[in-house]
Amino acid sequence: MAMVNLGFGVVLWGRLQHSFFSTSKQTEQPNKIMPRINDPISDRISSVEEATRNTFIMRKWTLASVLLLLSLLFLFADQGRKFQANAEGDSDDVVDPPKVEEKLGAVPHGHSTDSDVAKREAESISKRSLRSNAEKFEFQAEVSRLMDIIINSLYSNKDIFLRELISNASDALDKIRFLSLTDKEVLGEGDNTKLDIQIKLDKEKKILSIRDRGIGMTKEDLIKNLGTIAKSGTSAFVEKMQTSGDLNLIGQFGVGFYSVYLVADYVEVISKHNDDKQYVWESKADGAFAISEDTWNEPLGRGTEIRLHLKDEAGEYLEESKLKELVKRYSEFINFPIYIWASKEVDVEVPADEDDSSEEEDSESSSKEESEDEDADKSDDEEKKPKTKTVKETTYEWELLNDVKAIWLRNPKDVTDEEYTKFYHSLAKDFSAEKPLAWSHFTAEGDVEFKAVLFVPPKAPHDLYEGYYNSNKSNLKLYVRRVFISDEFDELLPKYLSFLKGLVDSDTLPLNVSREMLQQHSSLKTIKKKLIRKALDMIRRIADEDPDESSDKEKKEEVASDNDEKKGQYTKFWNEFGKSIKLGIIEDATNRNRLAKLLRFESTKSEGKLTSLDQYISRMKAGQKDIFYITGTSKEQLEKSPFLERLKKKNYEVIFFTDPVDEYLMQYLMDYEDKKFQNVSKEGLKLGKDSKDKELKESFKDLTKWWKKALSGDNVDDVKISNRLDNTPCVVVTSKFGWSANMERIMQSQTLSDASKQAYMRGKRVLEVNPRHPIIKELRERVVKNPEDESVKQTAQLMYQTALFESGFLLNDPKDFANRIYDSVKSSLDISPEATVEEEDETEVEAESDAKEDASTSKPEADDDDVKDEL
Ligand SMILES: Nc1ncnc2c1ncn2[C@@H]1O[C@H](COP(=O)(O)OP(=O)(O)OP(=O)(O)O)[C@@H](O)[C@H]1O
Repeated sequence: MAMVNLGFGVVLWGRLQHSFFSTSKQTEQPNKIMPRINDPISDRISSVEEATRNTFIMRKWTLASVLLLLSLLFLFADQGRKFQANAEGDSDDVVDPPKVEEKLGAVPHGHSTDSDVAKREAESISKRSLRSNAEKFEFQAEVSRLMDIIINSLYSNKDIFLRELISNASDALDKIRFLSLTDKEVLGEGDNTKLDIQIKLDKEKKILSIRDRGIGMTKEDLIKNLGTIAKSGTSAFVEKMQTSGDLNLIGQFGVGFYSVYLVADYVEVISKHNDDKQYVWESKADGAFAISEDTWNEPLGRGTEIRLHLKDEAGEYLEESKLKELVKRYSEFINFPIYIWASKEVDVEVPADEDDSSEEEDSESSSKEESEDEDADKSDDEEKKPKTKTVKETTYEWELLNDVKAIWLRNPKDVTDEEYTKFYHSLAKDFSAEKPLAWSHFTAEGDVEFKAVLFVPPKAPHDLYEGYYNSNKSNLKLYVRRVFISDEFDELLPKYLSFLKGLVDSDTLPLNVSREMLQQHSSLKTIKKKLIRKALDMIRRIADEDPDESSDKEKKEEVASDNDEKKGQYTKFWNEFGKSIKLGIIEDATNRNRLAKLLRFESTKSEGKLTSLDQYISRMKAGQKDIFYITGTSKEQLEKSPFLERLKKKNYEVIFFTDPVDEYLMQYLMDYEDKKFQNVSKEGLKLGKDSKDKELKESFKDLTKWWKKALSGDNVDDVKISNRLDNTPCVVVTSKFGWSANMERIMQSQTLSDASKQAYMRGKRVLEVNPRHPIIKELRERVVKNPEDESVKQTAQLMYQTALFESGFLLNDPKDFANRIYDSVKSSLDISPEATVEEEDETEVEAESDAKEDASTSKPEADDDDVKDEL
């Protein structure tokens, strides 16, 4: 009977016990239950329901108290009764496992009573609306849209919510640990100093909770962080969802928290920050959230507890095994201990009831009969012992799920590729199926000691170049002696390498100084220098190991056979991050040559593939001094450019630069391996000496001089004989240090470009004529015959404008150009230049419109007749 009472008391106690993460002792519990009755959740029910429920709770409370008292008396009397608890005392060690709670919070199935069921139903009804006395807020519109998408999502991998919550908890723990470096007080004392993450589930109420003792959130933080301030990633993610529907990337957009609505339809965030009281944020993802001061839950001390009221179809997240598997899969590299409140079957010695004792006695007596020689003293002793029996009992204890040994402290030889890949996924919050393109794990020794792991991600983030020059984006995490300091330290890597992910852990940097002081530390320069070198080596290695990159065919096949998965990796890298390498060439003079080696482009000889400067040099013609390139909007357009005519004919290779950044790039990249770069649309192109050059120049002198004069109003600096043309009569080239035609176009298309600067930077224009072209030859004849011939002047002007157009310039006066073309068409059709456009006959037009009006006014009458007829 005593056992029945104990069981029932414990069951009721468990039902009423509300606080989820209590680590306090059992004797403190009753005080914490009273506020539960005043829980504002009860405000949500109608008054009739409320009255019924309160009476019911009070009755149950009284009954429970009586039973509990009986149970406790029994417990105290039973010295042999043990809980499967971690009996260790409080310790300041932050990685101590949390103390084991008694099994009160978890009630085994099968113990429910009708009244319990009724209570749960009341609670589940009440949770359908937010606390009525709470302050209500509307989500920012984009956040609301995002939540809408998530809660209605059919996305099958709902598991992701757990890793997002654990990652947030870990971030919050990192923040408090960082603050504690300069102010120990912030950690508080006792359990508050334990920096860990705890997962707990309540099968009955279908609640899954994740608690951390991190920095917590003030009321203002809750309002801002969880709803009212949309981050730049919010709309980007909403957009992405509409096209791809892949929720897996949510963490990369900085909106991971909202993934809770994949599995829950109601969520409470209970949070306590050192600077504020404890608050509860709650929302059903229906456009609004509520915040109230928390006077009913157990005080958290510090940190955040997220309670997910799971949707009916998300029952699998109430299985310990599922949660353990998820933590292992996604959160293996979290640097704080993650515990789960795990159940365990244990054998417990309990007092045997009367029936059991008599059974025992019977068996004892029979055994006595069987062995008559037994020692009489011994049997006397046994009879004095209290009668007990062994039963199976479910107990609960905190089970550690992860190994917190940092991967970067291990010897690289002992870390597998799979472990690096998993580490990258967790570090970069990139849980796509793709592997990082490369990684580098190294230790730097000497004056400045540090360990680092760098990764090249498989894909560029959506906002890689957004606010490139204004924002401080660094994707490296800085640790000092294993303590996370910051991931916003842009002093660690230059901007152009901000696409790399990874971390640096330094033993040389001081721990207990402010972030600002750390930013000034002289060691940072050395760290940065070494990181850049290692990063560039790592990128070069992607190319070295890629069989597609090798120009040596035999070697290509040899490398390909044992390195199949590296094939095409550098092209992949280039397509994702090529622009960053170009920005590096612009920004980093020290490493310009190293970066230039990583440059890839297409050329007249690359056959649709990417090629490098080294490969270009290996193909240079004997006697070729310069590296030729051309800039424009597309390869297809450039391939037809008149500037390439003779170069192609003479078998010179020309690089195509089609990215707007290339124009800037080539202002900084002047030479490579002692070879100068030559833009083939600019002055100064040398293709070896032609013995006829001088002769030609002389014989066209009359034409070039005359033409220069005729174009004096058009900003043309000179008219020269061209060495780059084959089929085209003339082109317009620019001076060496001015903008190319392509650059002029880029600058004109920029909204905020300065017109006066444009005029200043515009390159001087030179008209180059093809002395072998029949039009040019004919023009020369005509000019020599009559330099004042108006039609020759008109033709020369039209030729110049056409050359401008073909050379890639935007025409200042397109109407003038069009008129000249029409004049030329007239002449080719033998139409008199004086022929004018026929005048329109005004009276005819007027008469026609009058007739139309009459028709429209007379129509309704006809309609009327129709209607009448129908009637
Ligand atoms: N457990 C927590 N403790 C303290 N603050 C938190 C916690 N969880 C969330 N937050 C706050 O809410 C914000 C929003 O979280 P959310 O997960 O949506 O984005 P994030 O953490 O910034 O980015 P990510 O999704 O990449 O983790 C966080 O930036 C943080 O300020």
